[in-house]
Amino acid sequence: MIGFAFTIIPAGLTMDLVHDREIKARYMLRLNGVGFHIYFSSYLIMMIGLYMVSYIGLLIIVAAFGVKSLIIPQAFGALALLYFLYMPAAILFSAVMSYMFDKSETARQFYPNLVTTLGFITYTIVALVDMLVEGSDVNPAQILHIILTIIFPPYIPFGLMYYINKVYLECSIFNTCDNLSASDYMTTEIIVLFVVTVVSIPTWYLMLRVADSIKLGGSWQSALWMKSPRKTYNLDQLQENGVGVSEGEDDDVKQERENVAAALQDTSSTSPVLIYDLGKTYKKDTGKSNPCKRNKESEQFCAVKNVSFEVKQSQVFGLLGPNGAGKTTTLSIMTAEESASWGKVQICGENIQSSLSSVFEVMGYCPQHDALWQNITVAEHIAGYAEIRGIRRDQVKLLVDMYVKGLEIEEHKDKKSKDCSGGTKRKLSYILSMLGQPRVVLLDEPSTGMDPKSKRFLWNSILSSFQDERSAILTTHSMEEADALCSSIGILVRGSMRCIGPIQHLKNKYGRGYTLEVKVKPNRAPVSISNASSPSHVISAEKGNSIIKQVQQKVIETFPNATLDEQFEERLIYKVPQTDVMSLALIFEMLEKIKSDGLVDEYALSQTTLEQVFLQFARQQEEEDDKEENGDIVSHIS
Ligand SMILES: Nc1ncnc2c1ncn2[C@@H]1O[C@H](COP(=O)(O)OP(=O)(O)OP(=O)(O)O)[C@@H](O)[C@H]1O
Repeated sequence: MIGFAFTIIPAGLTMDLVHDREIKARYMLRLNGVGFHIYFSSYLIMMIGLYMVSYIGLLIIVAAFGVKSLIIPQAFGALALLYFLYMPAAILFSAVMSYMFDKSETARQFYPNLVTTLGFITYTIVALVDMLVEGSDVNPAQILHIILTIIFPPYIPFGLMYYINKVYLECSIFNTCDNLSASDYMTTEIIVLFVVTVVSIPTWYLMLRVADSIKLGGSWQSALWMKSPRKTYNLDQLQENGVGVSEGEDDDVKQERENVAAALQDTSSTSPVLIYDLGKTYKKDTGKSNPCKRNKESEQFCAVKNVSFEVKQSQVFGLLGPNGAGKTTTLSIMTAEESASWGKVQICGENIQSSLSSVFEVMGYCPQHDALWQNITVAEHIAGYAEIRGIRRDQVKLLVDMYVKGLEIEEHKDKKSKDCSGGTKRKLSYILSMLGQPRVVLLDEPSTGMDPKSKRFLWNSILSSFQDERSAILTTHSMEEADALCSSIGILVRGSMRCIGPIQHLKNKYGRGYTLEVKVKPNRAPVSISNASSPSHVISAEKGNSIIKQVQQKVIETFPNATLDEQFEERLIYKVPQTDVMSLALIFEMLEKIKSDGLVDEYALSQTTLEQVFLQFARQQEEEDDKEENGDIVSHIS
């Protein structure tokens, strides 16, 4: 029972750690400045507190129930001391084991049972082997005991119980001693337990550093303070390797890459964000191959390919694209949640690969999925993160009030996050990303699930927040939102940047200029049933046709390259290229003229919307996906 109790307590830690990673709170905390040591030492303190309560309780039970083999002072002392030393080793071991799980539910179901069962089974095996093969020269139970003590700490509480009892039993049953002294307990097995437990504390600590570093996109070398073999992302090397050159690439995308390369070389550049030829490959789940150009040997799927862009000061840059285009992956690389397969990310002059903590100091992140703790209230979340961000305590309350008022969530302030609506949670995630006024904020679909009024509040907040030297990258599926907030956008399709630039430039370039819709004046004489085929009706229809022809004539004279996109009865819809629209004043003059001449009833001239531009690129992704499914292409980029 005692062995079980001491094995199961640290197992609880595993679930909390897995949960933090599952809801991405671990990444959010790291981004807000909570490093490895602060994060794990706070857990360690909490767990030691819990462990101490159980530890003292169990020692009291052992003493109170007078378990003979354990209340001998030397045995009790050994038990108390070893279980005390075992505490940090067990907690660190559980923390390392937490990296075996991605889902807290799976960890909850399996880990405590697994660890206690294995602890008990290994103890039983050691005891059986010890009893059955006693007397031989080589003691296999002892070897097994040493191995298990080293590699499997949950065995330690069971192992100690067994060997303390063994000393007692040998003494009392076989009368090998009169009075048990401390030296009787100095058996090889018990000494091994003490030595290994002490040595395993730094060992499991290092293992935890390694596991954590690998999970967070780092290397095991950097966790052990060694020089990381991580690619240096030397710009010249990247260019020599032909990175960035894609056939049929858009001119603006090419130009942007060159601009970024120049800005990276320029030490006086003030660009808050420079992304150069970023690439990310994942192992492909399906049997089909989609080999990435840079990784020919393995079957890899390119989630982000050679993406380059620059975000300037006081700019909100829209990173758009259909589902699965690679937007979140790009942001995850910027927050070091994922490691880049190649490329370079520079935030406020700092390279993300080498100066992570400096980058995090200037960055805020509103992730796509709210990284919130279920049982913590809205106000507590804001206050907690504000303090982590180093905001003075006396200002925290003011800040909480300011934000909850500004985003109209005052009545939800004291609600636990699990009781909040999706929109309120998004607002809270947005608030957390803005705390401490970071210079670069990544907003991954911040308005998802918000009602139109809340959206406007959020938009106003975003617009007013990024007018100074601060900048943001926004991903959204709402073109209305992108149009309202972004000064410049880039559209990703299947991981590649397909177009980039100011919104108006893209509308002009990819949109078909303007859409002209005219409703020709109906010119039919009222027709009665009896004279439906009379000459007057024919004349009227001919007259109507001639009016349409006149209107068409006028339109073509004004817009020589316009194309009739649709005609329904008297309604004509033209696509007018940008080049034909030299002066809006002249166009409206012409349209007013044909209206006053009685040729048209009404007209509308509208610009191509961002949505229309986006849909063109979204269609590209659909077509390429279809082609890939049919096996026509194996990679969308040559
Ligand atoms: N950890 C991963 N392992 C394997 N593939 C992944 C992983 N993360 C993302 N992907 C794949 O990479 C591609 C890009 O995903 P990503 O989430 O970046 O797209 P997105 O543009 O953000 O999409 P959405 O608009 O739906 O959020 C997708 O095909 C996705 O399935």
